Amino acid sequence: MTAVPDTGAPAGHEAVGAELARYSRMFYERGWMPGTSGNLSVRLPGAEADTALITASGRAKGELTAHDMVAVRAGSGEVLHPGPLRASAETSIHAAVYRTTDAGAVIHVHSPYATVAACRAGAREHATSLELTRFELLKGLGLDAAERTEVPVFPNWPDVPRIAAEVAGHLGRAERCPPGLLIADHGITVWGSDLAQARNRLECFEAICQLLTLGVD
Ligand SMILES: CSCCC(=O)C(=O)COP(=O)(O)O
Ligand SMILES: [Zn+2]
Repeated sequence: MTAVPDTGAPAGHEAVGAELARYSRMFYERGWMPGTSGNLSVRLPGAEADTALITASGRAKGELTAHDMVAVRAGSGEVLHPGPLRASAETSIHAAVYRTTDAGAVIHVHSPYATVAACRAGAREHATSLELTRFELLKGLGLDAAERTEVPVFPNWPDVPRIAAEVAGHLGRAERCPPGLLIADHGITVWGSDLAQARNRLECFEAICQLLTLGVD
């Protein structure tokens, strides 16, 4: 795989990078990725599925282009073509999800209602969870509406790899996980087979968190 000069993105995958930039702009316009917040990644198709493209760190997320992406090893987050762009500071969390699930895409945003839920969950020192049941919207997460599920909430450790290790430990142990997690006082991370499924699931999580914020439980 050849890297495009001056970026860490592999040549031939501008379309994948452009798709990431399009999603990033969409979430920015919704107010779910204000400023430079949030990060997105997707596995490359076919034989290159061990590689993921992830948004570069610290960039205005409403203004990304196809060239603001960094190629990393999906399961470890190792940068494949070191260059001027830094991979997202939260790459290790994406890698933890890729390592322990069948995700093809991971989305992390600071959407308002999920962030309220993440702030209220009180996971300052220890992981906790947000119990969900009854909502029809659970079907949008691939769960039964009658099912009881627990969305894990992890402390927002300043050392991001520590968050990633806790995420990997949890997802590796848990039997039937919802496709998302909260980070206390921070935001939400959701995954799916591709960006479209991850976005649909994120919209359902956000709508559920809105109901909870409005006092429905
Ligand atoms: C300005 S938000 C602080 C960092 C963060 O939480 C985030 O989602 C963006 O980090 P990145 O390194 O991916 O730009
Ligand atoms: Zn964040």
